[in-house]
Amino acid sequence: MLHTNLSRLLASGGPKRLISTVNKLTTVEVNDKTGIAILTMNRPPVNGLNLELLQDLKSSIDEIEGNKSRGLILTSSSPTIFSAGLDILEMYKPDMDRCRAFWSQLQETWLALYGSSVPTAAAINGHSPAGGCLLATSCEYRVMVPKFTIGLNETQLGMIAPQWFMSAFLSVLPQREAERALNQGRMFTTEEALRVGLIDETANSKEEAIEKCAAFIGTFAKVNPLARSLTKQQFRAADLQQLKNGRKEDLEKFLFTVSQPALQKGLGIYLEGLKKKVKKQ
Ligand SMILES: CCCC/C=C/CC(=O)SCCNC(=O)CCNC(=O)[C@H](O)C(C)(C)COP(=O)(O)OP(=O)(O)OC[C@H]1O[C@@H](n2cnc3c(N)ncnc32)[C@H](O)[C@@H]1OP(=O)(O)O
Repeated sequence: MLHTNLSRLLASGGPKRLISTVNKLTTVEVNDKTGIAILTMNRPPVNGLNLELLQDLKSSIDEIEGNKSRGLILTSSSPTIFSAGLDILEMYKPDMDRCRAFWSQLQETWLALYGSSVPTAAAINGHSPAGGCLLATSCEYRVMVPKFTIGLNETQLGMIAPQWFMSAFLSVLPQREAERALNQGRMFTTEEALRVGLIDETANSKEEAIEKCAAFIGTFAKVNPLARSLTKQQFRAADLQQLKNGRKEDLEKFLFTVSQPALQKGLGIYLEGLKKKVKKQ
C-alpha cells in the first residue's frame, strides 16, 4: 500500500513545493515530496554547450548526486530547443587553451551524467541535435515533445562523433540503426525517433514530458537503490572506462581535428548558413 502510494506520488510529480538551486546557466529544483530533481539548462538562445554551461551542468549533477535525490530529469528553459549541441563558437577559430578546457569539461560532464548513480531521464522539449542528443541518450529514459528533431548530425558538419558519443547512442539504438544514422548525420523527427526507439515516449507539452519522466523514475520505487545503481554501473562500466582510459588521446584528437584548416572552413560555412537562415525568416 505504502509502495503503491509512493509510486503514484512519484508518477504524478507530486505536490509542487520545490527546493531550488540556481547556477548561472542551470537550475536544480527538487520536489520535496517526490525527491526528484529537475535540472534545467538555461543558456539562451539555443543552450549551446559552451565551457560555462558544461561546468554548470557538471556541478548540478554533482549536487543532485550529493543531495540524495530519487532521480534526475534533464530539460531546458527554452520553449523550442533542448540543446543545439556543442557551441560551435568554442570550435571555430578557437583559443587553444580554452578549447582544451572546453573538451576536458565535456568529457567530465558526460562521465558524470552517463555514470550517474541516480535514475536519469530527459524531458526533450525542443530540438536536440548532436551534443543535445548526446545528453539525451546519456540518460536512461527519453520523453519528447512533437514537431522537433533529434540525432547525431556530426557528419553533416564534416565531423566525426567520438567513440563515447557513439556509446551513448548505441546504448539506445540497435547497432545497424545507429551506424546508418551516424553515417548519414540523420536528424529524426519526434515521430521517427519514437519509431526507431531513440526516444521512449512522446508528450504533448514539457509538463507532460516531465510527468512521464517522473513516472519512469517512479518505477524504481520498490527496487533496492544500491542494487539498482550498481546494476546500472555494470551496464555502463565498459563505456565509461573506455573514455577514462583514453581521455588524453581523445582530447589530443579533438584539438588536432579543430586545428585543421578544412574543418575551420567547413564550420565557417555552417555558421554562415545558420545566420542566413535567421535573416530569411
Ligand atoms: C571534432 C569532433 C567533435 C564533434 C562533435 C560535435 C558535436 C556538436 O554538438 S557540433 C554542434 C552541432 N549542432 C548543430 O548542428 C545545431 C545547429 N543549430 C541548428 O540547427 C538550429 O540553430 C536549431 C535547430 C538548434 C535551432 O533553430 P532556431 O531557428 O530556433 O535558431 P537559430 O536561428 O538557428 O539559432 C539562433 C542563434 O543561435 C546560433 N546557433 C545555433 N546553434 C548553434 C550552435 N550549435 N553553436 C553556436 N551557435 C549556434 C545561430 O547561429 C543563431 O545565432 P545568431 O542569433 O547570432 O544569428
